[in-house]
Parts: sequence; structure tokens; C-alpha cells
Amino acid sequence: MGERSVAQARASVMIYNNDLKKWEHAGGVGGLSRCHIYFNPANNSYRIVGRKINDNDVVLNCGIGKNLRYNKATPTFHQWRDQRQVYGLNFQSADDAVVFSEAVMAAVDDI
Ligand SMILES: CCOC(=O)[C@@H]1C[C@@H](CC)[C@@H]2C=C[C@H]3CCN(C(=O)[C@@H]4CC[C@H]5C=C[C@]6(CCCN6C(=O)[C@H](Cc6ccccc6Cl)NC(C)=O)C(=O)N54)[C@@H]3C(=O)N12
Repeated sequence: MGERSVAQARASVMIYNNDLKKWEHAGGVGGLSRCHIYFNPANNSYRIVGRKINDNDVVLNCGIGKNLRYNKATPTFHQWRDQRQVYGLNFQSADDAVVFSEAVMAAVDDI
């Protein structure tokens, strides 16, 4: 059985450019992505995948580790980091942000 989506939200996916000290659109082009949290029953793992709504380009694909720190910087801008980079999701509404953040934290608790 493959991965299944446990939550989804539309957001603009951003990556922080540590050299330039500024946020950049993941994949280089602005626009909304459909961001899913996928659960993989084969190894009980979760990952966050974002695909641009207009062309399905995968602009985000990162695992959720058990010690992920998810920061709700504002009601509509949430961020987290891994050993390589810092990710940001700019949600269209605070409601979308709440739904997604609760699913992320449930995933972290489940690992
Ligand atoms: C409104 C105008 O907004 C803007 O023009 C830009 C573009 C807006 C849309 C895309 C976006 C939206 C909202 C605001 C909200 C504030 N913010 C910032 O970036 C703040 C300001 C200072 C800056 C400094 C550092 C930086 C960047 C890298 C990571 N980080 C940290 O602090 C991390 C956070 C963290 C904490 C815990 C766990 C994980 C992580 Cl990741 N801490 C550590 C310990 O890792 C950060 O988040 N910073 C955003 C912003 O400016 N913008």
C-alpha cells in the first residue's frame, strides 16, 4: 500500500536564502502550491510535498523528523528547518494554516 495524504493546504512555498538573507519562491517562480502531508505505512514515516497548482512542479519534498520544530511565525506564515535549509509556507488563510499545522504536529507526535 502506498503513501496516503493525511492533510493538504494551498500555500506559497518559500525557501530562505541564508546568503542573501531573504525568502525566495521554492522552484524559483511564485505561485500557489498544493501542499500535502503524506503518511507512508511501509515505514511509518511522514513527509511534506508541495506541487505547484499551475504545472504540478514539485517544489517541496521534505521528511518530517521526530524532533522537527514547526514555528508559527504569523497566523499565515509557518516555517521549519532541516539540516540543509529553512522552509516557509505562506498560507492563503489562517484557517488553512491551522489545519495544516495541526496535521504536522500530529505527525511529529506519531513518529
Ligand atoms: C511581513 C514581511 O515579511 C517579509 O517580507 C518576508 C516574506 C514573507 C512571506 C514569504 C515572510 C513572512 C512573514 C515573516 C514572519 C517573520 N519573518 C522572518 O523571515 C523572520 C524575520 C527575521 C528573520 C530571521 C531569521 C528567520 C529566517 C530563517 C529562519 N528564521 C528564524 O527566525 C528561525 C525561525 C524558526 C524558529 C523555530 C523553529 C524553526 C524555525 Cl525556521 N529561527 C531559528 C532559530 O531557526 C526568520 O524567520 N526571520 C517572515 C518574513 O520576513 N517574511
